[in-house]
Amino acid sequence: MTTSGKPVLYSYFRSSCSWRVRIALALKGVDYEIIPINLTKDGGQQFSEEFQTLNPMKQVPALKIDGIIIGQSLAIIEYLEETRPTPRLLPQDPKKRASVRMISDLIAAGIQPLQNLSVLKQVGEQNQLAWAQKAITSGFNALEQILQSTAGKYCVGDEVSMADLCLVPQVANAERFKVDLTPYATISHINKTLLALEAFQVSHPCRQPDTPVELRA
Ligand SMILES: N[C@@H](CCC(=O)N[C@@H](CS)C(=O)NCC(=O)O)C(=O)O
Repeated sequence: MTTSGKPVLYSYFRSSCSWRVRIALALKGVDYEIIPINLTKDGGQQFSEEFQTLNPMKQVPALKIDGIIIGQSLAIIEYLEETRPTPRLLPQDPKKRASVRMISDLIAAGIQPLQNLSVLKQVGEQNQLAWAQKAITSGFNALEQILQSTAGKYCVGDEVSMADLCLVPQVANAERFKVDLTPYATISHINKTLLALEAFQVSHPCRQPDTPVELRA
C-alpha cells in the first residue's frame, strides 16, 4: 500500500501479463496506483534488489493489496475474484469455469512464457521474430479450435471472463511480432469485440503512465 492506502500495481505498459491484471482491476472498479517497472531500461528494473524483494521471479506484474503482495497474474486475478466478486470473471458453472481456466492456462502457460523477454534474449536477436511467431501460431492454432466449442460473444459464452483478459494482451503480442492473424477468425473477432469495452481501453498499453509519448493514443 502507499500512504493513500490504495493497492499498488507494479506494471510495465507493454507487458501482456500486467495488462491482464489492469483489465481485471478496471472491470472490478478497483482504484489503484501504478509503479512502473521498466523491463528494458538500465538492464531491466525487474532485476533491481528492491523489486526482487517484492517478486523474486523478477517479473511484472506484482500487486500490493490488502497488506499482501501477490505475483503471477492469474493468481492476482483469482484473488481479486475472491475478494471483489463483482463482476464475475470466473463463471459459476463448473464446466464453463474449467473452459475459462483451460484457455487462460493455454495462453499464460502455453504461449506467453515461450515468447517472454528473458526467453527471447536466450534465443538471440536474429531468431527472435521467428521463435515468437512459432510459439504464438502453435498456441493460436489450438485456441482457435477450442473456441469453436466454447465461444459465444467472448471466449466462453457471452460473459467477459479471465480467459478474455488473457486473450486480448496475447493478440497484441501477436501483432507486435507480426503474426498473420488471417487464419484466426474467431480469435480476431472476439479480440475486436473486447477492445470496444472501456475496461480494455483504459488498461491498454497505449494509455499507461509509463507509455512512451510516441506510442500514446
Ligand atoms: N506467469 C507470470 C509471467 C510474468 C511475466 O512473464 N512477465 C513478463 C512481462 S509480460 C516479465 O516481467 N518479463 C521480464 C523478463 O523476462 O525479464 C504471470 O502471469 O504473471
